[in-house]
Amino acid sequence: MPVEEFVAGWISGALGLVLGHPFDTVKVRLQTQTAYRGIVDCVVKTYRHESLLGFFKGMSFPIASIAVVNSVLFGVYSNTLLALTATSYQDRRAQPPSYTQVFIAGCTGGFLQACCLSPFDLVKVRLQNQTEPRAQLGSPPPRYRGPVHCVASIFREEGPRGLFRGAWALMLRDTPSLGLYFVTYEWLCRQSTPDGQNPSSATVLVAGGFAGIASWMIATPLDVVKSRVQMAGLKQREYRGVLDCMVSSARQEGLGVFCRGLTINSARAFPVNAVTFLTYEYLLHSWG
Ligand SMILES: C[N+](C)(C)CCCC[C@H](N)C(=O)O
Repeated sequence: MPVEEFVAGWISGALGLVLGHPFDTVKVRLQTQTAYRGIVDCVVKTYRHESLLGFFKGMSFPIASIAVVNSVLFGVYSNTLLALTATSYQDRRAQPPSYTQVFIAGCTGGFLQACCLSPFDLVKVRLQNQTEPRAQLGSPPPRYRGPVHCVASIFREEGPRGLFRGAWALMLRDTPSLGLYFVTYEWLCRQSTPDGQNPSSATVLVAGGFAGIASWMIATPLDVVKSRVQMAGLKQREYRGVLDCMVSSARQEGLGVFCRGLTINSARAFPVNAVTFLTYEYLLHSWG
């Protein structure tokens, strides 16, 4: 099994992640809290109360976990294509796989990455939602002191299964949307590249960026549900499951609730995924 794809997936994911984390914090807050009027209001308030550091809350775990998560996504994607088409990364431009094969490989990668991502994502969301400024004398300490303390507290208060809260919603969010992610990327690359040739860097950047946007567009409704189910263990509000969360969110706040975070997700998705794909292609090309 070729391992380069796993390593390239890790490095490219880490670069994309740091770039996108501030957008991600604003998104999570907009989706789960009612204190903000919109993106600008959330950015201003976060900056005023918590300084620039506020935007980077909850980043250490994703950085550590991206090694697993993005390498599983890209590694499984590429190895599934290898199993389906018997072509390795190097021959794929000459003998391109069909879009159905790309979709199946993307869904497989998406499903397995969601399994790995779930507990890390939960900790990220819980930490991002702590709006207290950095520890100050006299102010009450935040509930979680850091990622490790957060894991230990969830384990103690909500049991080992508590660490997988939101896992179903995450799998539903990521399986089809990552299938679409790779199909969009491949389609855009093929549109602007002569047959059999490698796409230019500019093409990879644009195709990667739009693949990210397309995939986040269809993922956002389930992203809202996922974030809410993940926060539910903390708040009084307990949902019976994914469907219950969908129905009660829609009843209370209208269907518009499923679009929360759409603008910011798309704004974040372009640079993050442009950089991810460019780094991935570049690394594999130079090792090839
Ligand atoms: C499937 N879903 C849309 C959730 C993510 C797709 C893109 C993955 C990328 N690491 C990113 O964070 O943008």
